[in-house]
Amino acid sequence: MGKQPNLFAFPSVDLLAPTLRTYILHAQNAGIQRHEIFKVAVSGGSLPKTLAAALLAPASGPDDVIDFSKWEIFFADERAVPLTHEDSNYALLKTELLDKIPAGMGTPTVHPINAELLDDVQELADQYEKLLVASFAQRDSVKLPIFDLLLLGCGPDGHTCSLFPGHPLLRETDAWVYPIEDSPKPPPKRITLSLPVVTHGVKIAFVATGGGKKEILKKIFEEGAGLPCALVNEGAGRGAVGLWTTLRWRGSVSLGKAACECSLDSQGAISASPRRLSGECGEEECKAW
Ligand SMILES: O=C(O)[C@H](O)[C@@H](O)[C@H](O)[C@H](O)COP(=O)(O)O
Repeated sequence: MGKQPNLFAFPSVDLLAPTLRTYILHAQNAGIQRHEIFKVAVSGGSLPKTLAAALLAPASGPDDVIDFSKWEIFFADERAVPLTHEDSNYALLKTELLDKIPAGMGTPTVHPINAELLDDVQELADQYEKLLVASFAQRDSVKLPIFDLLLLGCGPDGHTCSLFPGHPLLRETDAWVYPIEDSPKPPPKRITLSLPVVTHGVKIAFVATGGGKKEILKKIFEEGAGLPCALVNEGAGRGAVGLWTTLRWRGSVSLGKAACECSLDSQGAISASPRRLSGECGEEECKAW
């Protein structure tokens, strides 16, 4: 069984967005304090839309400032398609978030793949690694890049980035970025951060939306089962893994017998480790999750 992440579960993306924003804001401020920049890696899937809901909301006060001018955005994984292609994670992020950033919030530095190298995914991965080296220092002096935050999705099979269950890439540790040509999720050709890079982040968060994720999340955090998301959770050396989900954890007693340690905010959203949602506190909302 893996380490238990901090779980933040909400009935909807609208209710999830404000606390995800607060989490990202803390990571942003810590990054800026550390090195005057915020280095973040993002995945594709449903994440960009959820990020937009979290980040584009009006600031609630002077301390709630998302300063995109300090953001350096990398892709945790990317599909080997043109940057305008409907399968491109860059295109998705651009449409959902980047194009909607108001002028007053600053302009992030974004690092898409080199779309001239789509025919050679090894070269595509190597070039993306070089880009990381240029940003995170020379390869010789840094064993692994340290992202301030990795914002990851969680696939219905337990994959994350383009690291798929049972795939040999999960055992690769030499490079920072790998090509994959047989992704079970289309399109087949992609590049992905390696598992050691992902687990080396200062903060790592899975953002999993939709009721369809319930069974796989239980498997990831109850059994581990060598699933990529579980390997990230187990290997995360620096910071706790956060898990944002829109699941209702009905019947969640099966997640653990520990005394309930949930905390409910004013909107009825639950914060806890999954194993601590036992309902033993007697709170109706907790029992219902
Ligand atoms: O390019 C990709 O395919 C994504 O980076 C992938 O790893 C995604 O994050 C998960 O499949 C979850 O996707 P959903 O959020 O859409 O379920």
